[in-house]
Amino acid sequence: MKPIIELEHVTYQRGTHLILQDLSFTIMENEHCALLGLNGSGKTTLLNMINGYIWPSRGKVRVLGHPFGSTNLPELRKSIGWVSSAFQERIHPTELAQEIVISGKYASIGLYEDITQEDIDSSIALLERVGCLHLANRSYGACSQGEKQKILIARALMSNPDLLILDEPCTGLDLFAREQLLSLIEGLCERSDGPTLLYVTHHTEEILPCFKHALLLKSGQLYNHGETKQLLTSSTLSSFFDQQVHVHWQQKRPYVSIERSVPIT
Ligand SMILES: Nc1ncnc2c1ncn2[C@@H]1O[C@H](COP(=O)(O)OP(=O)(O)OP(=O)(O)O)[C@@H](O)[C@H]1O
Repeated sequence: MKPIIELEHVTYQRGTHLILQDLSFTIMENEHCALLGLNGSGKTTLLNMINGYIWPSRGKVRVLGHPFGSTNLPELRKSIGWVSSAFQERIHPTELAQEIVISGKYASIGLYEDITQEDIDSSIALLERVGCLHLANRSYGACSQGEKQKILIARALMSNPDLLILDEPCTGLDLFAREQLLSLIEGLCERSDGPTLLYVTHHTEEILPCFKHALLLKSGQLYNHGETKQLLTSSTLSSFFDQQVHVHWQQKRPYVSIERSVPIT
C-alpha cells in the first residue's frame, strides 16, 4: 500500500487568520476516507492545498508520493480527479456531455486538444459506466443535477486518476437520485484497480460502509481521525459539533439527529 495524501504539520495562514493549523495525517491507497467539518472549518482550503492551488505557510504536503515544492503540479493534477460544485459552475452550458468527459483527460475546461479514437471510446465506456450513455450528445445546461454529477464523475475518471475527490457530490439531488449516485460511488470504491476516494460531506448518512476512515476537521484543526465506525459515535460527534447529537446506524450508515434541549411545541 502506497501513501496517497501525506500532510505533516501543515499550517495555512492568511493575515492573522490560521485557516489550517498544524494538520498531520496520512491517507493510504484504497483507504477511502470521508471528510467532515462544519461550514468554515477549512475543508475547501484543505482540498485546494491537496490539489496544489495553495501552499502551506508551514509544513509539508506530499500527494501520490510527490513532495510539493519539487513537483510539476499541472502534471500531478492529471492523476487527481476532483468533482466539486465550484468546478461545475465553470462549465459552459452548451458543452456536450461527451466533450466534458473527454476534457477530463487533459484536465482542461473545454476541449482544445486533438481527440483520438481512444478518447472517444473511453468516454463512451465511462458514460456507460455511470449510466449516462444516452446523454452523450446532450448539452450540459440541459442535464439535471444528478446527471451533471455523474457526467463530472465520468470526466474525473477519464484520466484514470489515483485519487478521486468528491466534494459534496449529492448536493441538490432528490432522495432517489442521491441513492443512485451513492451506488455508483460504492461501485467505484469496490474496484481494486480504482482510485482512492476522499468524500466530503455535511450529511453523515452519505458515508457509505466503504468509507472505512474519516477525518474530522474543526476550526482548521484535525479534531480526530481514524476508523469511521469508532469515530462517528454520539459522544465524539457531540463534542465535535459542540451540540448534543445522537448517532444511529442504519444499513451500516450513520444518521445524526440533533437532540433538542427545548421541546418543539
Ligand atoms: N483566502 C482567504 N483569505 C482569508 N480567509 C479565508 C480565505 N480562504 C478561506 N478563508 C476563511 O477560512 C475559513 C475556512 O474556509 P473554507 O472555505 O476552507 O471552509 P469550508 O469548511 O470549506 O466551509 P463550507 O463547508 O462552508 O464550504 C473560513 O472562515 C473562510 O472565510
